[in-house]
Parts: sequence; C-alpha cells; structure tokens
Amino acid sequence: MPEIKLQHILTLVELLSKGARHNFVEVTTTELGKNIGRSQQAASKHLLDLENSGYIERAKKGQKFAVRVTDKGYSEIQSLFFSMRTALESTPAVIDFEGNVVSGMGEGAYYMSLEGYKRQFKEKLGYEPYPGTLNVRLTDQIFMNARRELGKHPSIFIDGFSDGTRTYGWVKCYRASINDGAVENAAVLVLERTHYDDSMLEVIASESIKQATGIKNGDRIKVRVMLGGGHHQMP
Ligand SMILES: Cc1cc2nc3c(=O)[nH]c(=O)nc-3n(C[C@H](O)[C@H](O)[C@H](O)COP(=O)(O)O)c2cc1C
Ligand SMILES: Nc1ccn([C@@H]2O[C@H](COP(=O)(O)OP(=O)(O)O)[C@@H](O)[C@H]2O)c(=O)n1
Repeated sequence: MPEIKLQHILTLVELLSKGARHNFVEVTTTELGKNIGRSQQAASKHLLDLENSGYIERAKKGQKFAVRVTDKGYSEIQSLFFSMRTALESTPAVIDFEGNVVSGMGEGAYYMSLEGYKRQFKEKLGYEPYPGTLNVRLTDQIFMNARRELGKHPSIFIDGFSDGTRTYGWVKCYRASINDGAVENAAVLVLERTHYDDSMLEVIASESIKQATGIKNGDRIKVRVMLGGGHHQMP
C-alpha cells in the first residue's frame, strides 16, 4: 500500500467538494492537479495510489472515467477532520512567561496616574489599575522571543494623547493572570515608548501584585497572557 501523503488528503478533499461522496464524478487529472497545486502527472499518480489503497473507486462513464470516494476514504477524512478540530479547539490561547520581579525607577506609577491613561484603562479594562507597573525580568530567550511577538496579537488598545505640553504614547494591553490565578485581573503592557527592551515584561493589575501575593523584588513569578479576550482592538 502506498504511503499516504498530504497531497493524497488534498486530493480526497477536492473530490469530496466536487460531490464524489455519493456520485461518480468525472475528473480530469489536469484540473485536479491545478486545484491541488501539482502537475497533471502527480495528480494522476495520486488517483492511482488512492485507488490502490481503497480510498476511491473508478468507473467507466461513457468514454470517460469517473471516481467516487469509498466509505473507507470518507471515514479516513472524517476521523482526520475530527481530530484536527479537537486539536485546534483545545489549543489554549495563552502565552506563558516566567521571570524575576525587579525594581525600576518609579516611572510606572507616574504614567499610570496620568488622567489620560487612567480614564482609558478603567473604561477598556473594566477596572482602575493599581498605580504602578510590576517589572518582570524575563530569564529565558524563549520568553524574550514571545515578548517580542506579543505586540502582533490583537490587544486592548489605549490611545496616546497630548496634555498640551507633551505627548504620550499608545499602550497595548493583554489580559493576564499571575502565579496560577493568585492575581486574575492583570494585564501585560506593550508600550509605544519605553526604555526597556524585550527582556522586560511590564505588568499592571487591579491591585498591588506584591501585596496580594507577598512577592518581593528578586522573586520568581509566572505570568500567563490570555489572547483573544480583547475589545477595543487594533484594526
Ligand atoms: C501606561 C504607560 C505609558 C507610558 N508612556 C510613555 C511615554 O509616553 N513616553 C515614555 O518615554 N515612556 C512611557 N512609558 C514608559 C516608561 O517610561 C518606562 O519605560 C516604564 O514604564 C518603566 O517604569 P519603571 O521606571 O517604573 O520601571 C509609559 C509607561 C506606562 C506604564
Ligand atoms: N500591579 C502592581 C503594580 C506595581 N507594583 C509594585 O508597586 C511599586 C510601584 O510601581 P512603579 O512602577 O512605580 O515602580 P518600579 O516598577 O519603577 O519599581 C513597585 O514596587 C512595583 O513592583 C505591584 O506590586 N503591583
């Protein structure tokens, strides 16, 4: 029996979409090849392989040949579909980070207290954040790479603004939880302007994370970002 490859599966899917579950449908290998992105010869070979494996059957229809997907071929595709669906649906839309809590220069509290940010945080996150940012120094390259990618995901978007004297940058918020749910109402910030690089995670929450968890500077912390929960998202 020939080894079944992705191309065979695509061929079966193409045949099913042409109605070949219950009917013998005429297919030309030229058209089939085109639809699955392979040559006519390759498509011809796929049909032969599928027939040899018992996934399709061929019949003469007038002068031409027509094919139908067998019960075996259909249930093969069906079970593949079910396991793919389960796999995709159970993929948790979370990104996990770990690092050490470190102190900064106290700027977080200043920015978090600005009315232009406070108002938007309350409206878009649904709570007024504790004035400050908890700084987490990421300890692993994999976390830094994930941190770099984070800003690409849809976010809860806080607009930048001007107070007449100076302008303030936008902020992307990603809902997060701390240490397996010890703090639920948290968010990781991706800032338009910051003096930190990808090795730092800035976290806000409805409460003081240090007070709620007893964590101190230097302690290890786990931050789980939950994707897909954003309203007010970027286009
Ligand atoms: C909500 C928020 C908005 C910020 N906006 C700006 C900004 O407009 N310009 C800027 O230079 N830094 C901005 N920052 C970043 C801070 O300068 C800094 O990178 C970071 O918050 C460090 O805080 P820390 O000193 O408390 O560790 C912002 C920070 C926060 C939390
Ligand atoms: N949700 C938060 C935000 C800040 N913090 C802490 O609150 C203090 C004030 O925040 P900050 O951003 O002004 O301070 P630094 O991060 O600059 O040290 C720091 O010790 C933070 O680690 C917290 O425990 N929970």
